[in-house]
This record gives sequence, structure tokens and C-alpha cells, in this order.
Amino acid sequence: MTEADGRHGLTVLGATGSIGTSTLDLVRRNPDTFKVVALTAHSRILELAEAAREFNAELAVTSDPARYQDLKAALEGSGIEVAAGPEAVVEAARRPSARTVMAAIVGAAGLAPTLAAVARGARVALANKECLVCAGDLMTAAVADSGAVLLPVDSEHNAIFQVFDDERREGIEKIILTASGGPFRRTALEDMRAVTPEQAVAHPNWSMGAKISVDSASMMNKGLELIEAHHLFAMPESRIDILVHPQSVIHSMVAYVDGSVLAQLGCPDMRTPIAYALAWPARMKAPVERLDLGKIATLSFEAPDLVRFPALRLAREALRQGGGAPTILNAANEVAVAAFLGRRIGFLDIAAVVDATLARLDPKAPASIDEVIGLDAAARRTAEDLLGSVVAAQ
Ligand SMILES: NC(=O)C1=CN([C@@H]2O[C@H](COP(=O)(O)OP(=O)(O)OC[C@H]3O[C@@H](n4cnc5c(N)ncnc54)[C@H](OP(=O)(O)O)[C@@H]3O)[C@@H](O)[C@H]2O)C=CC1
Ligand SMILES: CC(=O)[C@@H](O)[C@H](O)COP(=O)(O)O
Ligand SMILES: [Mn+2]
Repeated sequence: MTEADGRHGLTVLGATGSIGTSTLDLVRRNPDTFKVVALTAHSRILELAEAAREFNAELAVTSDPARYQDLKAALEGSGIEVAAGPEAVVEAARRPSARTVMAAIVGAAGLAPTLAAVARGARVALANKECLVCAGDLMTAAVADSGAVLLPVDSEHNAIFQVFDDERREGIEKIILTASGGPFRRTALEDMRAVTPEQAVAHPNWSMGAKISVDSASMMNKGLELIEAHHLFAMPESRIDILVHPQSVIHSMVAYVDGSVLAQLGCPDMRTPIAYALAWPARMKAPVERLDLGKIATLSFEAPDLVRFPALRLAREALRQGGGAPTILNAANEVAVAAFLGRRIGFLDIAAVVDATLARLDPKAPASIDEVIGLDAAARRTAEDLLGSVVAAQ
């Protein structure tokens, strides 16, 4: 459970990313509490090596086998074990000395290592929402089988987790997920056609990786979070509302049958939900700006616009349809977002590619993780094939 030296063993998957570095910032401030076991990354080898040295990690892993020699050279003489490849990331997640695994890889690439942490019954601080979107039923079944504890890190789900009375579920009426509306909340549909990746990643409230920032701009992020909430809290789609709240101060709410609505509030800084997940069920200090509602003065709310943000509608329909539809939605979205960031398609083409991919494939429910991986791969191939035709049709 804990290290021989009494500290809480922690592995960070995706250590070089936005969530990974925020996690390590908290670890840096609490050296007597946490012991870093393994750190993983993909391409940012120097940052990975630097963090591994700073935190005296047992193991550093790059998921890219072609970067093994670079990582080995960067850690020469440190005594830190080095490994490479997707299977090595899974092995890192399996290391038993880490009581908690922070799952902060972006995309479905995080599925296998997150499942490995779940399978050994670890505490899994889950940032990687795509895991639950593409394999939610299988993941929650694996959690039930192994006795793993899933601690939501995504700010909305962490908020819900803090105010959701799981012991008295019959008292819960619905979940209200808040959404900032992203950088294009007030942009006309016609103008969205020409927005650039730089504009799309410029989130008004949060500093995040490129992929989730684009998802926030298209509101696919809220669609993914709808599916994530369905799996984390076993709530039907019909009892999960989405409400645009541009200030990102109320991170989400739970409405009860007696008319009470419980919310979690805070300044938008991921170190709050990360600290909650790392310290749970206790609390730890987080070096974040304190909320001053008097200074903010106004909190506003509006309904989401499903015409300008069709991704939200597609995600809700995929959740209603069930089976493999969310797996297809997620994989197609990953392909389309990468193509948008690479300037191969326009912003509005993202939802069009997802829609067309969903229309092409049989959404039969995957019965195993291998079937999820197969459906994910088929959806990626289909989405890649569709990139050209969707653009040509605009
Ligand atoms: N950022 C945020 O505030 C929030 C993020 N999340 C979720 O958390 C997850 C991480 O997001 P974020 O930190 O923003 O993303 P980043 O892009 O900042 O970081 C992603 C991390 O994953 C690694 N990675 C990328 N591709 C692969 C791969 N194929 N195999 C293994 N590792 C890989 C990256 O390595 P490298 O950089 O070395 O290439 C990096 O360490 C996402 O699922 C996101 O939706 C949820 C809520 C808030
Ligand atoms: C910080 C976090 O949890 C993000 O998922 C955030 O919610 C994105 O903001 P949007 O509400 O704009 O999607
Ligand atoms: Mn979120």
C-alpha cells in the first residue's frame, strides 16, 4: 500500500503533459508525502528525464520505442531504469509499489495502461476521459472485479464526486455538468469555418493540452464528459444536463429530489481536483488562487447551442445509441482533431468527420477490450478515409 519509507507511492502516466506537470507540482511541494515510482511520456524526452531525476523515480518510460536511446542517454548515470514502447507503459502502470496511478495520457492510447492499474486494484486518479468513453462498461466492470478505486480528476466529475451522495442515490434527481462554452461561445457559425488551431486552443479559462483544448472549442469535450459522467456515476443520459457557465467557477452540480442543488466551486486550476484525488479521502493544501466571489461579482448561465456545436448532439446520440457508438465517436474525434491541428481540415469538419464515421460503421457493442481496440482501429481508418471527402463536400 505505501512505500517502505512510509510515503505514498505514485506513478504518473503522461507526466510531461498539462495534468502530469500539475500533479508533479503538488508532489514537489509535498516531498515527505509522495514517492514517485514511475513516470511515462511519449515525445518530450528531455522533460521526462528531468522530472525522473528531480523526483528520483524508479522508472522512466517513453511509449515511443524510437525514443528509447534518447531517454537512455538523458538518464545515463542516474540509476533510473529506462524502458520504451506501449507494453512498457502498461508494465509501469502495473508496478505494485505505486498505491496511486495518475492516468493522464491523452486519448485512447491511455486505455491499456489505465486498465492495467485498475486490474491490480490500484487507486486510479482518472484524468483520461477517453478511456471511459471508448470502453466505459468494460472499465467499470474491471473496477468492480478488482476493487480498484476510481477517483475522477476531470474538474466536473471531481466536483460531482465531491457532492454526490452515493449511499443515498434515490435522493438524486440529476447531474448538471457545467461547460465554459470555449473560445467560440459567441462566434457565429459562418465564422467558425475559418478559425485556426491557435484560436481553438486559446481556452478562456483553463490552460490545457492541445487535444482537450480543441475538444472544448467544439464542445466535444462536454460530449465526452457526458459519457464519462454516465459511467462514473451510473446515471442515465436523460438525467445528465449540460449548462453553459462561462466563468468556470461552478465546476458542476448535483440536484436532489427535495429541490436542493449541491455544487463545488473554485478558481479554474486543475491542481484543486488533482489534490483532491491524491489526498482522498483526506484533503491536502493546493497552491491555487482562492475564490473571491465578491470580486467575480457575476456568475452567468445559458443553454448550449446544439446548432453551432453539433459535437455535443453527436455525443449525446452516441450515448443513447450505446454499444460501440461512443468508441467510434471517440476514435473519429481523435483523428479529426489531429487533422485540424495539422491544418488538414477546418474546424467545422471535426464534427462532420465524426458524424460520417458514425454513419459508416456498425456500432455493435464490443464484448472485450480486444474488440474495443479493433473497433477503435476501424473507426480511425474510416475517419482517415473520410477526411478528404468531408472537406470536399463543404
Ligand atoms: N489538461 C487539463 O486541464 C485536463 C485534462 N483532462 C484529460 O487529461 C488527459 C491529459 O490531458 P492533458 O494533460 O491536457 O494532455 P497533454 O497533451 O498536455 O499531455 C498528454 C500526455 O500524454 C502523453 N502521450 C501523448 N501521446 C501518447 C501516447 N500515444 N502514448 C502514451 N502517452 C502519450 C504525452 O507525452 P509527450 O508530451 O511526452 O508527448 C503527455 O505526457 C486527457 O485525456 C484530457 O482530456 C481532463 C481534464 C482537464
Ligand atoms: C478543466 C477541465 O476539466 C476541462 O475539461 C474543462 O472543463 C474544459 O472546459 P469546457 O467546459 O470549455 O469544456
Ligand atoms: Mn472537464
